[in-house]
Amino acid sequence: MTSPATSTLREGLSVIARGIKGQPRWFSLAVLGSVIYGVMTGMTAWTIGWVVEHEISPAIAAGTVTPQQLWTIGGVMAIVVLVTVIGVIGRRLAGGVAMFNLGAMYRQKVTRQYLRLPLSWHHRHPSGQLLSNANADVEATWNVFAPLPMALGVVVMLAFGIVQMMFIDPWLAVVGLTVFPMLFLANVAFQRAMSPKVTLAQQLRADVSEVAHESFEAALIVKSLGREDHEAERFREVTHALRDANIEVGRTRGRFDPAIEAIPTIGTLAVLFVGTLRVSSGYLTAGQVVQVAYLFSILAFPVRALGWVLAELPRAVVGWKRVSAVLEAEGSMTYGDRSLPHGRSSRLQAEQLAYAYEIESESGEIDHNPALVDVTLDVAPGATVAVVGPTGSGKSTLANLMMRLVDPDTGAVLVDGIDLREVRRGGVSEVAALVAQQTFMFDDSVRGNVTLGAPHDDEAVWRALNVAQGAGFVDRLPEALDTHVGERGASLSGGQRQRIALARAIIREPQLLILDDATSAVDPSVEQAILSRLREASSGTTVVVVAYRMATILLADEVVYLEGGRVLDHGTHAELLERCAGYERLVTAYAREAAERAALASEDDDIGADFDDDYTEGETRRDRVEEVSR
Ligand SMILES: Nc1ncnc2c1ncn2[C@@H]1O[C@H](COP(=O)(O)OP(=O)(O)OP(=O)(O)O)[C@@H](O)[C@H]1O
Repeated sequence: MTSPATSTLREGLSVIARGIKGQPRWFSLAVLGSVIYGVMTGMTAWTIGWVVEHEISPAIAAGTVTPQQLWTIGGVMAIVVLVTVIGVIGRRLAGGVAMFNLGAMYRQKVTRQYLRLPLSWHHRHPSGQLLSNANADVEATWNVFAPLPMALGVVVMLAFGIVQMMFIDPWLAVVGLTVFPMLFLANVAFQRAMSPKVTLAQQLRADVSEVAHESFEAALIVKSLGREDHEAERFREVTHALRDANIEVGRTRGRFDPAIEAIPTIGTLAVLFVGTLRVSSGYLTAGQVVQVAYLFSILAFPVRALGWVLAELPRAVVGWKRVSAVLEAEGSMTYGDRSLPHGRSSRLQAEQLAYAYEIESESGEIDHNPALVDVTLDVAPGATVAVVGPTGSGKSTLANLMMRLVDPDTGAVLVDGIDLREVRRGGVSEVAALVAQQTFMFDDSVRGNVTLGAPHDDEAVWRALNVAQGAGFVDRLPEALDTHVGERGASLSGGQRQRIALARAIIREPQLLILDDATSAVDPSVEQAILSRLREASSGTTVVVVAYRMATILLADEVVYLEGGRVLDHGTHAELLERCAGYERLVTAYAREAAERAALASEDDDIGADFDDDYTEGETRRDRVEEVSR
């Protein structure tokens, strides 16, 4: 059985090997610099011994020093120092580049993988943890590359030093061969003691990031519900736990540091003791003893680099485990090589779909929450279908399945007869677009938010905004299309954001457009205008709209009524109203809400034109319907 420390060492070495493979050139340069430094450190000791022996001692004996002696001493020492400096600069520069390149490379790999992984994987991983994986964990993994070149140089330095000692005197070499292994063992003990403490601190660092992220995300709720103290307390608890863990790491370091620092000094004393005896018995000269004593004193500091590497290893291993968990996550998405037909209306079919969300309990057990059961539907090319159902009935889940953001547990989604799982990567989003319930705005201009970097000209952007009923308000923005919308579109109202998100989908001219409550924050009349313009502008587009308003439902050719994840009925609005009690109850509530809004609007005519078509932030139509139906 291998002990945890041994396996940390083994795993740490494999992390190092991976890093070297990732940055072979810079790493080799850094090691070369370090070897130069190591050799030169030994050379410095040898040179000092040589200078004492051949220049200083004769000068002392003669009682005078010649200019030539001074030039020799100065020149030799200058060359040694210069080459050492070149070694140090090479090691630090190349080592730093290797470390930062690895950080950048793996941050990119992790974030690319986030984009690749299916939504079902994201459902199970909090965003704070993802931030920590891409940031702190990547950093923790590659930090070991800071002391690593130096440590490798130290190995050369030690070998060089021991060989020098052997040439000078076997007894002094014995001192070296006792002291340096002792130093190494002390470092191993240090690493063993540090490993669990560093692991805990790294985990807590991720926890702090998770709690902080959640608190910032929920800032509006926290403030509006007066939960600042509670949130501050939650944050205080994790930060204090991290502080305690870091103090413990420091304490352990503090306990080992004096011992590790003292060992070479004790070595120097031993050299002086043994050396003096050897000089007095005539086996050694004073210069040789000075050379070995100096060797010990200059090795004392760099030898610590071995300890730094060993101390960083547990952190690197923990960081790498967390990073590789992301990189190796498979998710359930596999892709085929088929393309969906272009240039015509798409037919959309769902065949006996079932989907259950996986919920991970605190204890790590996976539970299943069925969201869709045996859902079958067929949307004719160019048709508009409204999906209607109470809260939690599975409408958004169905929308996600139609875009292949998740795969069904059983059954299939087909576009033009092709199972979406057989379509190549990126093939679905070439013909289909989803406008989701929650709109996301990039911290970019309106234009950038509509085109998302695709090469559309301004005319196309305005056309799309026009259909989405957003051209008017964008035109009134200070810099129109060039106006920056701020982080997450903070400078826009909820309805304005939704219209930009709609334009974003429309500009791509999708053959299949899925609107998941995409107009919840705009006024019903604006919503109606959007949907009618959409039908005019893209008559060939097949539209699936998750609908909450009578007016929207009436625009659809067919209605699918979902309840408890099942299709309870489908047909025209009139047919469903006639025969489906649940549907009738729901749409009556919608109608009542619409009437109430109309009454409110007529009472309150003087609300500014720019704002009268939007609900307030955080309030959606559904909140109101729920209130009405209660
Ligand atoms: N990420 C998730 N993890 C676990 N369960 C989920 C998740 N998202 C949704 N669910 C569950 O799946 C079911 C269907 O949710 P879904 O969001 O599809 O319903 P919906 O009809 O769109 O609801 P709403 O009208 O409120 O948006 C609900 O019971 C919900 O609790």
